[in-house]
Amino acid sequence: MSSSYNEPYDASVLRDGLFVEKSAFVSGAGSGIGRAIVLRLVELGMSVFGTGRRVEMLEETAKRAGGKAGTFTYKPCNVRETEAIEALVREVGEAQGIDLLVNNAGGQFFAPGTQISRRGWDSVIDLNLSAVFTVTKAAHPYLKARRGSVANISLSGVDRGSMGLAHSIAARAGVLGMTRSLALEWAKDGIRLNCIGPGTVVTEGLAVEAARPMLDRLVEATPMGIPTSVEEVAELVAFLASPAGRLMTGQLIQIDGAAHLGPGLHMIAAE
Ligand SMILES: CCC/C=C/C(=O)SCCNC(=O)CCNC(=O)[C@H](O)C(C)(C)COP(=O)([O-])OP(=O)([O-])OC[C@H]1O[C@@H](n2cnc3c(N)ncnc32)[C@H](O)[C@@H]1OP(=O)([O-])[O-]
Ligand SMILES: NC(=O)C1=CN([C@@H]2O[C@H](COP(=O)(O)OP(=O)(O)OC[C@H]3O[C@@H](n4cnc5c(N)ncnc54)[C@H](OP(=O)(O)O)[C@@H]3O)[C@@H](O)[C@H]2O)C=CC1
Repeated sequence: MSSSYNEPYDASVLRDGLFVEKSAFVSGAGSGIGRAIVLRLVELGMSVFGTGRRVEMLEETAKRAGGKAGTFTYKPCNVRETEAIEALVREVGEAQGIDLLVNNAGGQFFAPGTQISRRGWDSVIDLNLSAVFTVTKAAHPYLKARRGSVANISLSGVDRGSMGLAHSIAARAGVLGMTRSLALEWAKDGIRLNCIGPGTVVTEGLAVEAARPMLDRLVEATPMGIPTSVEEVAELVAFLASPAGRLMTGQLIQIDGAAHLGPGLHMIAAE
Protein backbone atom coordinates (compact mmCIF):
# COMPACT_ATOMS: atom_id res chain seq x y z
CA MET A 1 0.00 0.00 0.00
CA SER A 2 1.21 3.50 -0.78
CA SER A 3 2.78 5.40 2.12
CA SER A 4 1.23 8.63 0.85
CA TYR A 5 -2.48 8.98 0.25
CA ASN A 6 -2.06 12.38 -1.33
CA GLU A 7 -0.42 11.53 -4.64
CA PRO A 8 -1.61 13.89 -7.40
CA TYR A 9 -4.45 12.37 -9.39
CA ASP A 10 -5.65 13.86 -12.65
CA ALA A 11 -9.39 13.14 -12.75
CA SER A 12 -10.26 15.83 -15.29
CA VAL A 13 -12.20 14.59 -18.32
CA LEU A 14 -14.70 17.39 -18.92
CA ARG A 15 -14.16 19.99 -21.61
CA ASP A 16 -12.93 23.55 -21.14
CA GLY A 17 -15.64 26.19 -21.32
CA LEU A 18 -18.36 23.71 -20.27
CA PHE A 19 -19.89 26.09 -17.73
CA VAL A 20 -19.39 29.50 -19.32
CA GLU A 21 -22.33 31.75 -18.31
CA LYS A 22 -23.35 29.27 -15.59
CA SER A 23 -23.41 30.03 -11.90
CA ALA A 24 -22.99 27.93 -8.76
CA PHE A 25 -23.51 28.32 -5.02
CA VAL A 26 -21.15 26.13 -2.97
CA SER A 27 -21.21 25.76 0.82
CA GLY A 28 -18.07 24.77 2.70
CA ALA A 29 -16.05 26.38 -0.09
CA GLY A 30 -13.04 27.22 2.07
CA SER A 31 -11.48 23.78 2.45
CA GLY A 32 -11.18 20.17 1.39
CA ILE A 33 -13.81 18.82 -0.97
CA GLY A 34 -15.66 22.15 -1.25
CA ARG A 35 -12.53 24.02 -2.32
CA ALA A 36 -11.71 21.35 -4.93
CA ILE A 37 -15.26 21.63 -6.30
CA VAL A 38 -14.93 25.42 -6.56
CA LEU A 39 -11.57 25.21 -8.33
CA ARG A 40 -12.82 22.70 -10.90
CA LEU A 41 -16.04 24.60 -11.62
CA VAL A 42 -14.11 27.84 -12.03
CA GLU A 43 -11.65 26.06 -14.32
CA LEU A 44 -14.64 24.99 -16.44
CA GLY A 45 -15.72 28.62 -16.76
CA MET A 46 -18.35 28.97 -14.03
CA SER A 47 -19.13 31.98 -11.84
CA VAL A 48 -18.98 30.38 -8.43
CA PHE A 49 -20.13 31.87 -5.14
CA GLY A 50 -18.87 30.18 -1.99
CA THR A 51 -19.61 30.37 1.69
CA GLY A 52 -18.38 28.91 4.98
CA ARG A 53 -17.74 30.37 8.43
CA ARG A 54 -14.03 31.23 8.17
CA VAL A 55 -13.30 34.14 5.86
CA GLU A 56 -9.55 33.44 5.71
CA MET A 57 -10.25 29.99 4.27
CA LEU A 58 -12.52 31.49 1.61
CA GLU A 59 -9.81 34.05 0.81
CA GLU A 60 -7.35 31.22 0.20
CA THR A 61 -9.83 29.52 -2.16
CA ALA A 62 -10.19 32.86 -3.99
CA LYS A 63 -6.41 33.13 -4.29
CA ARG A 64 -6.19 29.66 -5.82
CA ALA A 65 -9.13 30.33 -8.15
CA GLY A 66 -7.43 33.43 -9.58
CA GLY A 67 -6.42 33.34 -13.23
CA LYS A 68 -8.83 30.56 -14.20
CA ALA A 69 -11.60 30.82 -16.81
CA GLY A 70 -14.47 31.57 -14.40
CA THR A 71 -14.76 33.65 -11.23
CA PHE A 72 -15.03 33.04 -7.49
CA THR A 73 -16.72 35.40 -5.06
CA TYR A 74 -17.56 34.69 -1.44
CA LYS A 75 -19.06 35.84 1.82
CA PRO A 76 -18.80 34.07 5.17
CA CYS A 77 -22.00 32.67 6.65
CA ASN A 78 -23.04 29.90 9.04
CA VAL A 79 -25.46 27.59 7.23
CA ARG A 80 -27.09 26.84 10.60
CA GLU A 81 -28.25 30.46 10.92
CA THR A 82 -31.46 30.10 8.96
CA GLU A 83 -32.34 33.73 8.22
CA ALA A 84 -28.77 34.69 7.34
CA ILE A 85 -28.24 31.81 4.94
CA GLU A 86 -31.66 32.28 3.32
CA ALA A 87 -30.83 35.95 2.76
CA LEU A 88 -27.45 35.03 1.28
CA VAL A 89 -28.97 32.51 -1.15
CA ARG A 90 -31.47 35.20 -2.22
CA GLU A 91 -28.70 37.76 -2.66
CA VAL A 92 -26.67 35.41 -4.87
CA GLY A 93 -29.72 34.16 -6.75
CA GLU A 94 -30.83 37.71 -7.59
CA ALA A 95 -27.32 38.83 -8.54
CA GLN A 96 -26.12 35.96 -10.72
CA GLY A 97 -28.74 33.19 -10.73
CA ILE A 98 -28.09 29.63 -9.56
CA ASP A 99 -27.57 26.80 -12.08
CA LEU A 100 -25.92 24.53 -9.53
CA LEU A 101 -26.23 24.30 -5.75
CA VAL A 102 -23.60 22.24 -3.94
CA ASN A 103 -24.49 21.45 -0.33
CA ASN A 104 -21.06 20.46 0.89
CA ALA A 105 -20.74 22.14 4.31
CA GLY A 106 -20.96 19.43 6.92
CA GLY A 107 -19.18 17.35 9.48
CA GLN A 108 -19.57 15.63 12.79
CA PHE A 109 -17.66 14.27 15.73
CA PHE A 110 -16.99 10.55 15.96
CA ALA A 111 -18.59 8.87 19.00
CA PRO A 112 -20.47 5.71 19.89
CA GLY A 113 -24.23 6.19 20.11
CA THR A 114 -24.17 5.81 23.89
CA GLN A 115 -21.94 8.89 24.11
CA ILE A 116 -23.95 11.18 21.88
CA SER A 117 -25.97 13.62 23.99
CA ARG A 118 -29.24 15.05 22.75
CA ARG A 119 -27.48 18.36 22.11
CA GLY A 120 -24.71 16.64 20.18
CA TRP A 121 -27.29 14.75 18.13
CA ASP A 122 -29.22 17.95 17.42
CA SER A 123 -26.06 19.81 16.33
CA VAL A 124 -25.15 17.17 13.78
CA ILE A 125 -28.71 16.84 12.46
CA ASP A 126 -28.97 20.63 12.24
CA LEU A 127 -25.76 21.01 10.21
CA ASN A 128 -26.03 17.96 7.97
CA LEU A 129 -29.79 17.72 7.39
CA SER A 130 -31.87 20.74 8.45
CA ALA A 131 -29.45 23.33 7.03
CA VAL A 132 -29.31 21.41 3.74
CA PHE A 133 -33.10 21.63 3.51
CA THR A 134 -33.06 25.36 4.32
CA VAL A 135 -30.47 26.17 1.65
CA THR A 136 -32.09 23.94 -0.97
CA LYS A 137 -35.55 25.39 -0.39
CA ALA A 138 -34.18 28.95 -0.54
CA ALA A 139 -32.49 28.15 -3.85
CA HIS A 140 -35.62 26.66 -5.45
CA PRO A 141 -36.84 29.75 -7.34
CA TYR A 142 -33.39 30.37 -8.81
CA LEU A 143 -32.86 26.72 -9.72
CA LYS A 144 -36.28 26.69 -11.35
CA ALA A 145 -35.48 29.78 -13.41
CA ARG A 146 -32.35 28.06 -14.79
CA ARG A 147 -33.56 24.42 -14.77
CA GLY A 148 -30.60 23.82 -12.50
CA SER A 149 -29.38 21.00 -10.28
CA VAL A 150 -28.32 20.21 -6.74
CA ALA A 151 -25.40 18.06 -5.56
CA ASN A 152 -25.56 17.04 -1.91
CA ILE A 153 -22.24 15.80 -0.54
CA SER A 154 -23.14 12.82 1.61
CA LEU A 155 -21.15 9.83 2.92
CA SER A 156 -20.55 6.39 1.52
CA GLY A 157 -22.52 3.75 3.43
CA VAL A 158 -25.59 5.84 4.28
CA ASP A 159 -27.82 2.86 3.57
CA ARG A 160 -25.82 0.35 5.63
CA GLY A 161 -24.66 2.18 8.77
CA SER A 162 -21.28 3.08 10.18
CA MET A 163 -20.07 2.70 13.76
CA GLY A 164 -19.29 6.03 15.42
CA LEU A 165 -21.49 7.95 13.00
CA ALA A 166 -25.08 7.22 14.09
CA HIS A 167 -25.99 10.93 14.10
CA SER A 168 -24.26 11.77 10.82
CA ILE A 169 -25.51 8.70 8.95
CA ALA A 170 -29.03 9.47 10.18
CA ALA A 171 -28.68 13.02 8.86
CA ARG A 172 -27.29 11.93 5.47
CA ALA A 173 -29.92 9.21 5.11
CA GLY A 174 -32.41 12.00 5.76
CA VAL A 175 -30.80 14.09 3.03
CA LEU A 176 -31.11 11.13 0.65
CA GLY A 177 -34.82 10.85 1.42
CA MET A 178 -35.23 14.60 0.95
CA THR A 179 -33.25 14.45 -2.30
CA ARG A 180 -35.43 11.71 -3.74
CA SER A 181 -38.66 13.39 -2.63
CA LEU A 182 -37.69 16.79 -4.05
CA ALA A 183 -36.41 15.10 -7.22
CA LEU A 184 -40.00 13.96 -7.72
CA GLU A 185 -41.62 17.25 -6.68
CA TRP A 186 -39.27 19.45 -8.72
CA ALA A 187 -38.90 17.27 -11.83
CA LYS A 188 -41.64 19.35 -13.47
CA ASP A 189 -39.44 22.42 -12.95
CA GLY A 190 -36.54 20.68 -14.67
CA ILE A 191 -34.57 20.63 -11.41
CA ARG A 192 -32.42 17.58 -10.64
CA LEU A 193 -31.07 16.62 -7.22
CA ASN A 194 -28.47 13.95 -6.45
CA CYS A 195 -26.32 12.78 -3.55
CA ILE A 196 -22.65 11.94 -3.83
CA GLY A 197 -21.22 9.54 -1.27
CA PRO A 198 -17.43 9.82 -1.08
CA GLY A 199 -15.51 7.14 0.80
CA THR A 200 -12.47 8.19 2.80
CA VAL A 201 -11.20 11.49 1.43
CA VAL A 202 -7.81 12.64 2.60
CA THR A 203 -8.56 16.26 3.41
CA GLU A 204 -6.45 18.33 5.82
CA GLY A 205 -8.34 17.13 8.90
CA LEU A 206 -7.71 13.48 8.09
CA ALA A 207 -4.18 13.92 6.74
CA VAL A 208 -2.66 14.95 10.08
CA GLU A 209 -0.31 12.39 11.61
CA ALA A 210 -2.65 11.84 14.59
CA ALA A 211 -5.36 10.61 12.23
CA ARG A 212 -3.02 8.23 10.41
CA PRO A 213 -4.02 4.97 12.22
CA MET A 214 -7.71 5.67 11.52
CA LEU A 215 -6.92 6.59 7.94
CA ASP A 216 -4.93 3.39 7.39
CA ARG A 217 -7.80 1.37 8.85
CA LEU A 218 -10.34 3.06 6.56
CA VAL A 219 -8.23 2.51 3.47
CA GLU A 220 -7.65 -1.14 4.40
CA ALA A 221 -11.44 -1.55 4.67
CA THR A 222 -11.82 -0.14 1.16
CA PRO A 223 -11.83 -3.05 -1.33
CA MET A 224 -9.97 -1.03 -3.97
CA GLY A 225 -7.39 -0.04 -1.36
CA ILE A 226 -7.20 3.64 -2.21
CA PRO A 227 -8.93 6.70 -0.76
CA THR A 228 -11.13 9.01 -2.80
CA SER A 229 -9.42 12.17 -4.06
CA VAL A 230 -11.08 15.57 -3.80
CA GLU A 231 -10.58 15.96 -7.56
CA GLU A 232 -12.64 12.83 -8.28
CA VAL A 233 -15.51 14.19 -6.20
CA ALA A 234 -15.24 17.56 -7.95
CA GLU A 235 -15.30 15.97 -11.40
CA LEU A 236 -18.41 13.97 -10.49
CA VAL A 237 -20.18 17.11 -9.27
CA ALA A 238 -19.33 18.79 -12.58
CA PHE A 239 -20.45 15.78 -14.60
CA LEU A 240 -23.83 15.68 -12.84
CA ALA A 241 -24.31 19.40 -13.50
CA SER A 242 -23.36 19.02 -17.17
CA PRO A 243 -25.67 18.20 -20.10
CA ALA A 244 -24.53 14.57 -19.73
CA GLY A 245 -26.36 14.46 -16.39
CA ARG A 246 -29.65 15.61 -17.93
CA LEU A 247 -31.66 12.57 -16.83
CA MET A 248 -29.81 11.78 -13.62
CA THR A 249 -31.86 12.71 -10.59
CA GLY A 250 -32.74 11.25 -7.21
CA GLN A 251 -29.53 9.20 -7.21
CA LEU A 252 -26.95 8.34 -4.58
CA ILE A 253 -23.62 7.88 -6.35
CA GLN A 254 -21.00 6.35 -4.11
CA ILE A 255 -17.45 7.16 -5.17
CA ASP A 256 -15.63 5.03 -2.65
CA GLY A 257 -13.72 2.09 -4.18
CA ALA A 258 -16.56 -0.26 -3.07
CA ALA A 259 -16.20 0.71 0.61
CA HIS A 260 -19.99 0.64 0.99
CA LEU A 261 -20.07 -3.01 -0.16
CA GLY A 262 -17.40 -4.57 2.02
CA PRO A 263 -16.60 -6.52 4.12
CA GLY A 264 -19.89 -8.48 3.73
CA LEU A 265 -20.55 -12.24 3.88
CA HIS A 266 -18.28 -13.39 1.08
CA MET A 267 -18.43 -16.97 -0.20
CA ILE A 268 -14.85 -16.97 -1.50
CA ALA A 269 -11.69 -15.66 0.14
CA ALA A 270 -10.20 -12.42 -1.07
CA GLU A 271 -7.05 -13.03 -3.20
C1 LIG B 1 -15.43 7.88 6.31
C2 LIG B 1 -16.20 9.16 6.63
C3 LIG B 1 -15.41 10.13 7.42
C4 LIG B 1 -16.00 11.46 7.41
C5 LIG B 1 -15.17 12.50 7.49
C6 LIG B 1 -15.65 13.86 7.55
O1 LIG B 1 -16.80 14.18 7.59
S1 LIG B 1 -14.45 14.99 7.55
C7 LIG B 1 -15.21 16.51 8.03
C8 LIG B 1 -14.25 17.10 8.90
N1 LIG B 1 -14.73 18.14 9.78
C9 LIG B 1 -15.59 17.92 10.84
O2 LIG B 1 -16.27 16.95 10.96
C10 LIG B 1 -15.63 18.93 11.93
C11 LIG B 1 -17.00 19.43 12.04
N2 LIG B 1 -17.56 19.29 13.35
C12 LIG B 1 -18.22 20.32 13.92
O3 LIG B 1 -18.24 21.39 13.34
C13 LIG B 1 -18.91 20.14 15.23
O4 LIG B 1 -18.42 19.01 15.92
C14 LIG B 1 -20.43 19.96 15.15
C15 LIG B 1 -21.12 20.68 14.05
C16 LIG B 1 -20.72 18.54 14.88
C17 LIG B 1 -21.03 20.44 16.46
O5 LIG B 1 -20.90 21.86 16.53
P1 LIG B 1 -21.53 22.74 17.70
O6 LIG B 1 -20.83 24.05 17.64
O7 LIG B 1 -23.01 22.71 17.65
O8 LIG B 1 -20.99 21.92 18.88
P2 LIG B 1 -20.84 22.26 20.39
O9 LIG B 1 -19.38 22.40 20.66
O10 LIG B 1 -21.77 23.36 20.82
O11 LIG B 1 -21.32 20.87 20.99
C18 LIG B 1 -22.65 20.40 20.81
C19 LIG B 1 -22.76 19.08 21.51
O12 LIG B 1 -21.96 18.11 20.83
C20 LIG B 1 -21.20 17.41 21.77
N3 LIG B 1 -19.94 16.89 21.25
C21 LIG B 1 -19.01 17.58 20.53
N4 LIG B 1 -17.95 16.76 20.30
C22 LIG B 1 -18.23 15.55 20.86
C23 LIG B 1 -17.55 14.30 20.93
N5 LIG B 1 -16.37 14.12 20.36
N6 LIG B 1 -18.15 13.27 21.58
C24 LIG B 1 -19.35 13.42 22.16
N7 LIG B 1 -20.05 14.60 22.12
C25 LIG B 1 -19.50 15.64 21.48
C26 LIG B 1 -20.93 18.43 22.84
O13 LIG B 1 -20.53 17.79 24.05
C27 LIG B 1 -22.27 19.13 22.96
O14 LIG B 1 -23.22 18.42 23.71
P3 LIG B 1 -23.47 18.66 25.30
O15 LIG B 1 -22.16 18.36 25.96
O16 LIG B 1 -23.83 20.11 25.42
O17 LIG B 1 -24.56 17.74 25.62
N1 LIG C 1 -13.20 13.74 4.33
C1 LIG C 1 -13.92 12.64 4.20
O1 LIG C 1 -13.42 11.52 4.32
C2 LIG C 1 -15.37 12.73 3.86
C3 LIG C 1 -16.08 13.90 3.97
N2 LIG C 1 -17.40 13.91 3.65
C4 LIG C 1 -18.22 15.11 3.73
O2 LIG C 1 -17.80 16.02 2.74
C5 LIG C 1 -18.07 17.36 3.17
C6 LIG C 1 -16.80 18.17 3.11
O3 LIG C 1 -15.88 17.61 4.02
P1 LIG C 1 -14.29 17.81 3.97
O4 LIG C 1 -13.91 18.68 2.84
O5 LIG C 1 -13.69 16.47 4.06
O6 LIG C 1 -14.03 18.50 5.37
P2 LIG C 1 -13.82 20.00 5.79
O7 LIG C 1 -13.93 20.00 7.28
O8 LIG C 1 -12.57 20.49 5.16
O9 LIG C 1 -15.05 20.74 5.12
C7 LIG C 1 -16.19 21.11 5.78
C8 LIG C 1 -16.53 22.51 5.30
O10 LIG C 1 -17.81 22.87 5.79
C9 LIG C 1 -17.73 24.16 6.34
N3 LIG C 1 -18.71 24.25 7.43
C10 LIG C 1 -18.80 23.46 8.52
N4 LIG C 1 -19.78 23.87 9.32
C11 LIG C 1 -20.32 24.95 8.71
C12 LIG C 1 -21.38 25.82 9.04
N5 LIG C 1 -22.08 25.68 10.17
N6 LIG C 1 -21.68 26.83 8.18
C13 LIG C 1 -20.98 26.99 7.03
N7 LIG C 1 -19.97 26.20 6.67
C14 LIG C 1 -19.65 25.19 7.49
C15 LIG C 1 -16.30 24.32 6.84
O11 LIG C 1 -15.89 25.65 6.82
P3 LIG C 1 -15.87 26.56 8.14
O12 LIG C 1 -15.31 25.69 9.24
O13 LIG C 1 -15.01 27.72 7.77
O14 LIG C 1 -17.28 26.95 8.36
C16 LIG C 1 -15.53 23.52 5.81
O15 LIG C 1 -15.11 24.34 4.75
C17 LIG C 1 -18.65 17.24 4.57
O16 LIG C 1 -20.04 17.24 4.48
C18 LIG C 1 -18.11 15.89 5.03
O17 LIG C 1 -18.85 15.34 6.07
C19 LIG C 1 -18.02 12.80 3.16
C20 LIG C 1 -17.34 11.63 3.05
C21 LIG C 1 -15.99 11.49 3.45
